[in-house]
Amino acid sequence: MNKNIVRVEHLSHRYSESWAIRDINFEIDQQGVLGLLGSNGAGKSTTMNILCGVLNQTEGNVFIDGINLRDAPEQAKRLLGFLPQNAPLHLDLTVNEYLTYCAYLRDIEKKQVKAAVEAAKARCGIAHFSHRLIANLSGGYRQRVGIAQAIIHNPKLVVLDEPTNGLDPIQILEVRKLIKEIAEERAVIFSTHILSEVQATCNDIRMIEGGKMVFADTMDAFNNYIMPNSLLVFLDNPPPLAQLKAIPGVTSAELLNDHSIRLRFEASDTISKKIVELSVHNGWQLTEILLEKSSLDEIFAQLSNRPLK
Ligand SMILES: Nc1ncnc2c1ncn2[C@@H]1O[C@H](COP(=O)(O)OP(=O)(O)OP(=O)(O)O)[C@@H](O)[C@H]1O
Repeated sequence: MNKNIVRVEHLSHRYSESWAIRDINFEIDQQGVLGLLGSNGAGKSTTMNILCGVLNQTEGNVFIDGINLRDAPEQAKRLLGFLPQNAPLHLDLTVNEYLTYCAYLRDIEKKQVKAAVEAAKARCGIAHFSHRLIANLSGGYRQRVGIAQAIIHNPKLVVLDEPTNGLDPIQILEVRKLIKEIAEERAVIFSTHILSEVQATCNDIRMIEGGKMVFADTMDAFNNYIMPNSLLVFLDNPPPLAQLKAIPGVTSAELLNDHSIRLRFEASDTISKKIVELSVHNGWQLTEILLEKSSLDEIFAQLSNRPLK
C-alpha cells in the first residue's frame, strides 16, 4: 500500500501562451483534509482539474495511489471522486434519480447501486430528501448532493473545488463538518481562497500564489508562521523611542502619531505583559494595546518571497 494517496511531481500547465501553474509538487496522506489555499487566479482549479484527470497537464506527473494518471487514467480515476466548482447536478431529477444515475456512471454493479445510493445519502445527511427535486433544495443541500455523488463509489480520494462558495454561514459550518466526517475514512483535498476555511477544517495546507507553491506544511506550522509579530501601543505619555526599542524582544519601534507606536517583536508570549508592566512602572499611561494581524494578501506576499522548506 502507498503511504500517500496522491503524489504530484513537477506539475506545470500552460493555457495557450501563459503558464497557470509552474513546478507544483506535493503529496497527500491516505487520510485527513488537505486545504489548497490561493487567491483568485492563483491556479487552484487548474491544479484540481489536472488532479482529477479533467485537464491534461503540459508537464509533470500525477500519481493516484501509485498509478500514473496520464498512463492509466481510467484505473486512476476509479479511485477518486470530484466535486467541481460548479456542481454537476441535474436540477430536474430527484436526489434518488440523480445519485442512481451517478452510481451507474461510476460503473457500480447493478445489484449494488441501491445500497451505494443509500450509503452516500446517509453519509451526507440527505436521506430525508430522497424524492425531492434537486431544483427545490437549498444551496447547502445541493452541495451535499454534490458531495454524495463524489463519494458514491467509496473512493480513496475526494477532491472538492471551493465547496463552500456561495453558501450562507450556517450552511458553510454544516458542509465543513461533513468534509471532516468524510475525511475520517479517506483523503480529502479542497480548494478555497478563504484562510479561515482552511484553518477551521484542514490538517495540512498547501498554498499557491501566481501558479507557484509558496507554503507546504501542517496547519499548526502555518499558524505558527503567521503569528502576529507587531503590536500597536497607545500611550498618553510615551517615552523616547529608544527606550521602547531597548525592551528585550522588541526589534523596532515606529512612531505613528503623538500617542501611537508600532512595536515589532520576536516570537514571544509575554511581550504585551512586559509592556503593561513597564508602562505602569514608568508612568507611560497606556490606554490601548492591540496585536496586529496580517491580512491574507500580506501573508501571500510574505510567503511568495520565502524559500520553500
Ligand atoms: N481555460 C483557460 N484558458 C486560459 N487561461 C485560463 C483558463 N483557465 C484558467 N486560466 C488562467 O489560469 C490562471 C489560473 O486559473 P485558475 O482557474 O486555476 O485559478 P483559481 O486559483 O482556481 O482561481 P479562482 O479562485 O478564481 O477560480 C488564471 O490566470 C486564469 O486566468
